[in-house]
Amino acid sequence: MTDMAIAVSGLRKGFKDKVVLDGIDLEVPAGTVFSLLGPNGAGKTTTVNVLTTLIQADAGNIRVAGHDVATEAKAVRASIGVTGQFAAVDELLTGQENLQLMVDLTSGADQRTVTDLLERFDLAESAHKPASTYSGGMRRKLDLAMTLVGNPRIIFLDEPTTGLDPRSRRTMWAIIRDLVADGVTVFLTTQYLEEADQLADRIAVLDQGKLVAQGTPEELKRQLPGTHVRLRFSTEAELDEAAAIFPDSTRDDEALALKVPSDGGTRSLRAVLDRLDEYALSAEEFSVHTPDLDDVFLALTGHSTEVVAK
Ligand SMILES: Nc1ncnc2c1ncn2[C@@H]1O[C@H](COP(=O)(O)OP(=O)(O)OP(=O)(O)O)[C@@H](O)[C@H]1O
Repeated sequence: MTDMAIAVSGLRKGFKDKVVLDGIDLEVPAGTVFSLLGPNGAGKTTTVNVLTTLIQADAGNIRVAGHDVATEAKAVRASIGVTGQFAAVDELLTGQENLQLMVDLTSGADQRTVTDLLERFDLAESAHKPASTYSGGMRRKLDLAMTLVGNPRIIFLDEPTTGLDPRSRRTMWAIIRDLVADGVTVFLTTQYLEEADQLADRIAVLDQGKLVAQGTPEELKRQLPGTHVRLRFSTEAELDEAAAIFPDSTRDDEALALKVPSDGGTRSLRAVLDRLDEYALSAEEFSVHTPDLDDVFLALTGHSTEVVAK
């Protein structure tokens, strides 16, 4: 068998009478990225908190880095790094001071780590400014840099890019890919299908305390409706005509809309527009739709993410 960095079976956790995790089983091979995908309130943070020994499970066999989280919490903590949604960064300290503090608190961490990490995360220029002046993206980077001080082999990233702009999100993805190239195991929670798709070797979808699907991004996406163009018309007659010229399309009579399968590229978009022109049809609205978390939920559970959210 492959070396498992994380192995969980029968994990249960509730708060008072509310069941949050209702029997979770998962395995993460060392050196891979595992993504737990779910909407707000699905139980992602609770899972991370159990795996990182911050809270105790009610039941289950949970091993991280080969150690039992219930009986060997100290050994687990020594092998992991955790970056939470609420960054551990001290706003009053500079980036350099935050990292220095982490080095001082971590046995075996050497002094060079601070400069190395500041450079690696492109924070050297702002190293002497207080963290309160950092952008959201810089703060997340500093938080992740602090996590790496002890050189952990397993890293938990709880929604590392929530609230970041697309550019900072991409920078974060590049950093995560570098970590994986170094052989680090990453357990990542996210609300973004695209993020899980970009980074993960395996994805598990969490819905109402249970994992409703697990697989590679390709396996999951195969179960989803694909990318399509949505055309909305102003009359039913136009919708009828359009439906006739796009035989693969599906129609939504109530919205007077038509979904035409497409890869979303410029060439196929132009082909759709040309075809409309050819028949002297014009759409009131034209939008490209790529599958997102809501589509995953609808396809896998028959309900949207709203039902899960608090
Ligand atoms: N300490 C607690 N006491 C009571 N209920 C809690 C506690 N921690 C979490 N919960 C509840 O457990 C559920 C799952 O919360 P959790 O934070 O794990 O979800 P999440 O998937 O991480 O969502 P988010 O994306 O909002 O962080 C929520 O309904 C939350 O209210």
